[in-house]
Amino acid sequence: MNLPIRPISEAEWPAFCDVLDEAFATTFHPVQIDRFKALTPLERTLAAFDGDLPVGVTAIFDFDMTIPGGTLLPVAGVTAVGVLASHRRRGILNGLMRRQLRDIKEHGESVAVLYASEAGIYGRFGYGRAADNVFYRIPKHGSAFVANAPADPALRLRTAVPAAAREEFVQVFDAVLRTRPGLYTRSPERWDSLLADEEFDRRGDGRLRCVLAEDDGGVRGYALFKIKRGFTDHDVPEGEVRLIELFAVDPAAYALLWRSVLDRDLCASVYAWNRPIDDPIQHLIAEPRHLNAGTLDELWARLVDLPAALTARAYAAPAELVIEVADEVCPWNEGRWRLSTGKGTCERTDDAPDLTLPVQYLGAAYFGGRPLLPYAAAGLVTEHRAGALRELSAAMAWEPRPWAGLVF
Ligand SMILES: CC(=O)SCCNC(=O)CCNC(=O)[C@H](O)C(C)(C)COP(=O)(O)OP(=O)(O)OC[C@H]1O[C@@H](n2cnc3c(N)ncnc32)[C@H](O)[C@@H]1OP(=O)(O)O
Repeated sequence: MNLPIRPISEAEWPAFCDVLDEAFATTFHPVQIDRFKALTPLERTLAAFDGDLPVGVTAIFDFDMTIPGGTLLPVAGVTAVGVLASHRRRGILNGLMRRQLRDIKEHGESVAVLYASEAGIYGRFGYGRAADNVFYRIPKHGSAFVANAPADPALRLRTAVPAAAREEFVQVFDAVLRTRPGLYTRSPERWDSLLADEEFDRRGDGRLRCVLAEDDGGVRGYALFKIKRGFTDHDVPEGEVRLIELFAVDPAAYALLWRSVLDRDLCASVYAWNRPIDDPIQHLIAEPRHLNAGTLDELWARLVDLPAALTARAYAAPAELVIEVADEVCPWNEGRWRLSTGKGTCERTDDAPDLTLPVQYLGAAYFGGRPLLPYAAAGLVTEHRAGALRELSAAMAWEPRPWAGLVF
């Protein structure tokens, strides 16, 4: 791939979007394009040009993401990756990814993250599957809670127009932001995008709705959802609540909000498609088989500056070991690193390694949600000292499990 790669100019924005429109086989509404533009720093875009024409593109959103220990770390949110069908499988993605990772390093972020359209694409570029999500379809008839589910008589529900309740959403979200690795800061433009509710975007699910849980002291949680209306041939209601997000600052508010969406009149089920893997609802439903749960990969993570990333996070258990890292895409990460969680250091060393592994497994474990022993069982990690992988895996594990919660 010998095509030049550079950030796009303002004038090239429409052509940049045309590549995405074509690559994702979608038809963007002009309003969606404007919303996306408001989120995208042009100087952090990249395009590969065939003559004057962008044929492969990508961009970065800047945000801070919670890492184990509750620190907010600046990360590069990689997005909008697309290559024209006419130019596919000629190495354009490869060129874009390598250039982008060098740019991220220069920009000073130690970690890059993304949501993948297909799970097979990004491992080769050093991204590891860092978080999984759960999806449920919970029938109302199977949604009874366990007898000891929390309840607080001081709580009440309030229906509101989402746009009018925005400040309350922000208040709740900011209160939970640092409690789970993977959650990331939301700019006003990202809230605009989440709360956008244009007719063309509804896909038969009706308008955006919300319910808030509050007491005399203020808001304690919210659920954002749509409702797909429906009736059987015999006029039995079978509408479905499509849960977009639900956050609460305490368990009683969380339980009440779930009850509110599960008990919705004229609805027979709740479909929730992006929930954390350790979502507490799994323990509130008395018959958990009725969750009809499935899992998918969620966040992918890549260590761009390995020592900076590994010293930024907290660890759940002590680890003192030499990790030999293979990283052909970011060669500055290659070699042996002595990680000392006790001293809070990660330094280059010539000492004999305890482990040898590819960088993507460190990315997978970085947010605390990926045990490392299965990689050894799969023959993908080499342990030179017995017990070293268990030591690293225990140190990197974290609860609650990571989840970014909002596709970017
Ligand atoms: C974060 C995001 O935005 S995710 C969105 C990703 N974009 C899409 O899914 C849109 C549709 N797809 C596309 O635009 C393109 O097919 C892309 C971007 C996925 C790939 O672009 P290409 O320029 O064809 O990839 P390129 O030729 O550089 O391939 C690099 C490597 O990735 C592999 N690869 C490419 N696409 C895929 C895929 N979909 N699944 C698995 N492997 C893939 C290639 O085989 C090649 O492997 P190799 O290095 O072992 O030979």
